[in-house]
Amino acid sequence: MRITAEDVVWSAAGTPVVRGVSAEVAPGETVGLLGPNGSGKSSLLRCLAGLRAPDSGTVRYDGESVRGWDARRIARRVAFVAQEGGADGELRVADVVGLGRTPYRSRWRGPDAADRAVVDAALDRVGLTALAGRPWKALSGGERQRAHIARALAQQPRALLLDEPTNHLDVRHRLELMELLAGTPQTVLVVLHDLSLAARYCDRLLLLHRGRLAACGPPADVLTEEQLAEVFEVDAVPAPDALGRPSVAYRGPLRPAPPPAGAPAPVPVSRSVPDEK
Ligand SMILES: Nc1ncnc2c1ncn2[C@@H]1O[C@H](COP(=O)(O)OP(=O)(O)OP(=O)(O)O)[C@@H](O)[C@H]1O
Repeated sequence: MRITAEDVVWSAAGTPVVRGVSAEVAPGETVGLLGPNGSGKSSLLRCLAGLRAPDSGTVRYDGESVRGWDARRIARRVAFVAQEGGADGELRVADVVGLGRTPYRSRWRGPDAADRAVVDAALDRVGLTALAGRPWKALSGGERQRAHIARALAQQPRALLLDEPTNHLDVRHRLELMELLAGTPQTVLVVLHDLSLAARYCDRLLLLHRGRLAACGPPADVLTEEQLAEVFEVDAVPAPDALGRPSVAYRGPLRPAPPPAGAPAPVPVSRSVPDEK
């Protein structure tokens, strides 16, 4: 499914957060959504997932505006995985994953054999089959994360939108998830903070800076030394890793430029002598 943002604007409490973003994710593409903390990634992702109505601009699925669509219609197209998804502590893992079938069920019908088969397949894809009967509250953070991804897969969407899905995962599960996302036929838009992971697994990257699209394109075109300095404020270079795969090497955070010679000395932040009362 093709997801299109046309000049999307979204504000929180009167402050613009997403400032006129136009971008497209093509059917089957795996696209990384990058940017520093607070740059508007989650807010844009929620607009694209139909969870927030933009103040202005249009979100389209396969060319059709989603404005006014109900949750069920959207959930048959798009599955959203939040940064910290919750669930009722009394549920079992398979029940949480089974919530992904909700858009296909009437209110009066429980899960049938076909639903259970989809849930089993989703649990298998994230390696959680052995934990299917375990209480939700007994899971570790990484296991919950994988269960939420299984819930999204059980939704059988045409597109997966994921907000930092790797943040609780150990190295192996992180790599497994990225392979799953890169290999799935569905359209994927995924927020990532690990630039090397994004460079390696994503077809294209969208780079947000202060709510605007600073760059978009193949990883090598987006993760340039200049963009890394300008947007992320780091001294870094795109450099293949030891196995020759795309990666980013960091020298460190960028330091503010030293004041020119003759400039007044900076005011000290702390005082050694307490203020007189
Ligand atoms: N509902 C809200 N009310 C007030 N401010 C909000 C709201 N949602 C987002 N913001 C603000 O908008 C800015 C962008 O937030 P957003 O969560 O979209 O950023 P992000 O790029 O996903 O950040 P991070 O990498 O830290 O998760 C932040 O300054 C945030 O505090």
